[in-house]
Amino acid sequence: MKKSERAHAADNSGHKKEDERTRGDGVHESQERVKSEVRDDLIRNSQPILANKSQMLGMPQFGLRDNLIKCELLKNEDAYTYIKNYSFFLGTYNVNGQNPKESLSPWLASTATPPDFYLVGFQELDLSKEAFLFNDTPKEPEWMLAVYKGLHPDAKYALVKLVRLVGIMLLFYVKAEHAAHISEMEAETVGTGVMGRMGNKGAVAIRFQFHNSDICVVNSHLAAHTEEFERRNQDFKDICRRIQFRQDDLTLPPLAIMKHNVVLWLGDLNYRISDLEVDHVKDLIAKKDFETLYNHDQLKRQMDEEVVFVGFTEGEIDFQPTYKYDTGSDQWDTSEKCRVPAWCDRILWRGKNIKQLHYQSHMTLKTSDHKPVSSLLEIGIKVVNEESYKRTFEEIVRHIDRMENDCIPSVSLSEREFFFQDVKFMQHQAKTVSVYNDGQVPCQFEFIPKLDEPTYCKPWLTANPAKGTSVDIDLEVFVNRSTAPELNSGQQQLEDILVLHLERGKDYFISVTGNYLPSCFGSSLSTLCLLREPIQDMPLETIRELVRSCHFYKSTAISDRFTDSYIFEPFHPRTVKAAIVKLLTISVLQEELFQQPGLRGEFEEIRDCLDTGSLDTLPGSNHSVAEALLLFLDALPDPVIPFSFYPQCLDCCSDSSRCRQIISVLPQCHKNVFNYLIAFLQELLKHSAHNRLDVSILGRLTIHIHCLFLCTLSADLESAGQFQTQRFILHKTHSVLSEDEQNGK
Ligand SMILES: O=P(O)(O)O[C@@H]1[C@H](O)[C@H](O)[C@@H](OP(=O)(O)O)[C@H](OP(=O)(O)O)[C@H]1O
Repeated sequence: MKKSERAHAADNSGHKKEDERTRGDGVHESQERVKSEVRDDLIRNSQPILANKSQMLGMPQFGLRDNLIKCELLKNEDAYTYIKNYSFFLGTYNVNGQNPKESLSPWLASTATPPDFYLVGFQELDLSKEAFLFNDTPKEPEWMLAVYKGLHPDAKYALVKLVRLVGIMLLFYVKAEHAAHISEMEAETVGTGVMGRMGNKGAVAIRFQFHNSDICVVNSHLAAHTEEFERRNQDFKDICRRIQFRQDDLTLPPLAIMKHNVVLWLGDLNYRISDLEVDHVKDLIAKKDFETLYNHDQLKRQMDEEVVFVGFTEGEIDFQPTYKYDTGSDQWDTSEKCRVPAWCDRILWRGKNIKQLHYQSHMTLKTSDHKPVSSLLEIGIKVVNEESYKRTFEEIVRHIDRMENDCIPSVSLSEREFFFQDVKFMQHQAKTVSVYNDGQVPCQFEFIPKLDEPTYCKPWLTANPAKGTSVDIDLEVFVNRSTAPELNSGQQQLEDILVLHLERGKDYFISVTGNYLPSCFGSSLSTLCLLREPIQDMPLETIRELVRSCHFYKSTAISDRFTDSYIFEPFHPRTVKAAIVKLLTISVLQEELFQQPGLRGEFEEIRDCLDTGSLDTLPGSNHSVAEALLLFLDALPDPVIPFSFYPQCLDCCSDSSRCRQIISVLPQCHKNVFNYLIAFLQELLKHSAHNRLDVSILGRLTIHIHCLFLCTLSADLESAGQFQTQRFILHKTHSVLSEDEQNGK
């Protein structure tokens, strides 16, 4: 093809997948037979073993952890692979646009035993302008058939890949039994010819995985002419830079030639013999002084200068130059060009465990102005030992598990079980749980609610702080008016489990239990009125039974049968009723009663005294007893005037007769307690000269003791009701007082 024709040629040499050809149509019947042997299907259907690293890397379903496993597997490849030698026959032949005219067996079947692989490269397969313009040539199947026929007769081979760019073609055959271990087959082409892009020069390349080794094979035809050695160097670099194989996992970057374990490079590299006259060269050849000649070989010189094929090895050349002959003969070029003989056709390799068994030219072939060259390489391939692989895999998984576990926050707790002894009403008890970070990473903890529970602990318990990093946590138990009723009645026990949750870590369970000493505080009036002994002398089961019976009688409206009159009976000093009355034994002469706080310690003594019936008179100051009275009323589960009566009370607060009527229909024990309270308030007013209480102070006091009516009403009702409550109490107190006055008391 003339250079003028090429100038207008389309760029058919791009770096495109479409440029590859694996032909199977429009060929001679015999060629069809060859096609039937083409074993691409074997490759496509082959199921690479699990240890195949590329396959593993390519599997998109792998997550982060799996990627880590894959990386570790790659790093530890030596632990589960062994090296097994396979023979690779590499051939290169510039056929000068000729048709196959003779058997290729002298070249391809020149080994004593059949090689495992054939990688056969051609250059100048077709020099026609059609081939150049359209990248299409009838010579492709012809040469493919010639190759197929020329392969070693003692083995059956499968064609794995054919890739061609204009006249540069590479055929990859493999012994059929190895096909199943080939995967990740890719091919690329790159033109470096006219305008640095056209396919008259350039390279075709394939890559594949065989067992656990990845292999890249390049067939290149570099720039011609003696003086163009630097251009050839540049072609080499361009090929290395521009050939990029796509990976199955598209998230991975494309693979360059040099990224492979093994790189095999063959072709018409076109490096010439320089600085010697043609006759001198021929003379040296005649004397078989290849050593002298080789010192003038441009490729050797360029490689020595490390400007090209860095890291590659070429075996010793002990055959005469393969270029340039008169076609059909072994005569040196007798044309007017009279080219200086050169080792244009070369085979090099890069990688470990590679040994060259032969490197030779094949002079008997006379089709072209070049002689074909072959190299038989014994290449150590990494093959997986299934047992070792399994072991390595398991070790890696264990190691990663350990690493993951180390990253899981972890703490140790000073104790997991806490028992609070003899918890009493309004008595604070605390114990400390120390949380120590014994993990490898900082951690955050938080107590979290158990399933279907709104808060992380029962209302009588708090953990402080409930969140943090590393700390002593106070577990505090405190039973107040809202939690006492259910504990007194045995409906609830001091039993809870705290779930200490570590962010990104596990949960720790802390058991909190205790025994609660039942108290008058937080018990219902109806239950208290049935108790014949101090509450703490009663077995819990009996109290529970009494509560149940109270509920039952309440529901059947006959509770008064059981509570009626008890409160005013002469009390045995140890009864609970006595306890209630005791609360009303405050000295009415005490100044600022209800206006000064009591002492916490005295309250506890008063509480114990009431709950155990241990003393006839209450200990502590009047102020402490007054406060105990308020706390007692405040803790009643159902106020003295029960909730159910509340709407009527608010209605009738300005009508004294209706107020009296309501009081008359209260359950008997509530009525009695109410009357006791009112009598007590009257008593206080009678001694107002001493205690300085008057009706308005008592009215204000009712704000504090509005619990008589409203202790558990919602806030809005409370605010609306306070004023009414006050009026009701004042009214009632007044009315009782005025009655008393009328009665001359
Ligand atoms: O692939 P292309 O671009 O056609 O390159 C030609 C090819 O390399 C021929 O082998 C070469 O002939 P020789 O082997 O005789 O050197 C010719 O040189 P030429 O142009 O000097 O004939 C080159 O132009």
